[in-house]
Amino acid sequence: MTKITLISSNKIFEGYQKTYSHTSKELSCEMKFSIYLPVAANETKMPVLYWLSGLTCNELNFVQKAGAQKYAAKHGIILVCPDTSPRGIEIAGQDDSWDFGSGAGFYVDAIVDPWSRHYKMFSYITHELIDVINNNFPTIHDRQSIFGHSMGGHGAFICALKNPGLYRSVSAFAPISNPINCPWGVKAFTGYLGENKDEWKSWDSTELVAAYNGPSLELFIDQGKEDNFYTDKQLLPENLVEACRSAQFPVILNMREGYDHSYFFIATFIGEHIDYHARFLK
Ligand SMILES: N[C@@H](CCC(=O)N[C@@H](CS)C(=O)NCC(=O)O)C(=O)O
Repeated sequence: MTKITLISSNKIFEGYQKTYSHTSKELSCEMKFSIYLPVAANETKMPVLYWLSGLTCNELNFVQKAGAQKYAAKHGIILVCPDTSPRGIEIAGQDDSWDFGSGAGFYVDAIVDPWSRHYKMFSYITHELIDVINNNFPTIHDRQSIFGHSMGGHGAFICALKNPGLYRSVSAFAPISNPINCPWGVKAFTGYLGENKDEWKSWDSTELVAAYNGPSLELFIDQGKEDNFYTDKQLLPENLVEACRSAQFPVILNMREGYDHSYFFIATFIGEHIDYHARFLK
């Protein structure tokens, strides 16, 4: 069993918000994650909902700002939030910009040196972290879903689309929906995956929906209309919706008047997302 070390524990809505560290084999470094355990987890096994955060975040932004615990407590769902990149390692250039390297792992498995030695966030999230959580907490092993924000919204989509059946449902706030066609994605994919654009396509949800072959899945998206990254064409949700329509892949895109990219937007609609996932997890 993977050894995990408790870092903090705070009571909230009768349950506990905790953070832990553990040694990741996939990432070859020490990683932290946060976990919300509703009070009933003392007596009964529960489904798990994974949250993937966006650029510059670590395991704490979501648990401190989204207000998700209240809804997880109501539904009896364990919430898990990992960090957004490997940490505590030495790679030249990793801290030079906020949209690449530390805090910006993009949930892909890097194949380009020197990133490929540590930056395997896709394998970490979809294999190792699930094992760590299932081996240490009272989870129902085949009941898990995934959601996220921005880089993490897209991360949630690729985790679900590339692993049919692993997650019962998937949703996103302001996802970077078509990374191969926006500046953030081009920068990250060039750095982590190299120049081969066919390789890029296998990590882009707008490309992946047409090839999906698995249990029925729907992409559930919320997007603020006043999100500066949306108006700057970093997010491109319409491209993903168009690809879904062509592939007859179920998708819901809620455009929200006046909301921006921040956790104020996420906190407003987090209850609707957790209600949505609860329908599939029960
Ligand atoms: N650092 C960027 C903003 C990055 C940003 O908006 N990050 C989002 C995810 S893409 C976030 O969740 N930030 C952390 C927070 O709001 O707590 C800037 O200054 O423009």
